[in-house]
Amino acid sequence: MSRIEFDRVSHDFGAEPIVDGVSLSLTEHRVGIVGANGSGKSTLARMINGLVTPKSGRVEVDGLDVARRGREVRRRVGFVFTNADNQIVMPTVREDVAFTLRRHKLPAEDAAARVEATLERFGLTALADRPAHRLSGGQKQLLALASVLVADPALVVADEPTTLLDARNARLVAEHFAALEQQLVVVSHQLELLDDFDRVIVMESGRVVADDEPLPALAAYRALIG
Ligand SMILES: Nc1ncnc2c1ncn2[C@@H]1O[C@H](COP(=O)(O)OP(=O)(O)OP(=O)(O)O)[C@@H](O)[C@H]1O
Repeated sequence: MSRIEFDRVSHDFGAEPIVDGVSLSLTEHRVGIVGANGSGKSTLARMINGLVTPKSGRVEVDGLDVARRGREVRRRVGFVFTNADNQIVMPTVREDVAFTLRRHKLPAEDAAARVEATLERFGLTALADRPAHRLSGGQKQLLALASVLVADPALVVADEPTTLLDARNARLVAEHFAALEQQLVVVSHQLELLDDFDRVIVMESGRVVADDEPLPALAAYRALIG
């Protein structure tokens, strides 16, 4: 497993603090982050791969300071966004999965084999030559996941990956998450997605207000939001 360290991390976008003195050491296989709208979850998640650099404190992934060694960190961290449209960059499904590997300097045959195996794993083989932007919402989210996982990142961070999906597709994506061997950090409002996680962090106004196994942490969150 990887190790994510937040050491007295704070951030704001000008006015009030959005992340306020957070220290966490995340080593569990699957970690969920919950909290009300605007509580700072996405900002915290985005710090793990340097999409947001904290104004103070330090974030490390496997001992690498994200602010200084962003490129190495981003090779280790796969980030899945809420809206797969923001992540799909190539015209077809196959090209989009292959695009992730462009900087990996793999022999062309190895890269192609990896792409095909990943398409197969996510049930996308039959759609490989289709225009990526015309897939259904669920298929797009699977493509986004495939395009991240083809590079075999050490850890995966996902920001509300099932929010835009119907129940069936959300379940399908959740099943793929459950099967991941990598460390996984998921921000979600869909609390049942986190039921069998190893640890759940509850955020409120930029602070960690509960940090426990899912049952007690989610109970604390439900009590918090009434
Ligand atoms: N780039 C930005 N510039 C200005 N303000 C921002 C930026 N990103 C986030 N914010 C603000 O920071 C606050 C926290 O946002 P964040 O997305 O981290 O919360 P969240 O807990 O993930 O919320 P949600 O559940 O609604 O996604 C919000 O008020 C948001 O408007």
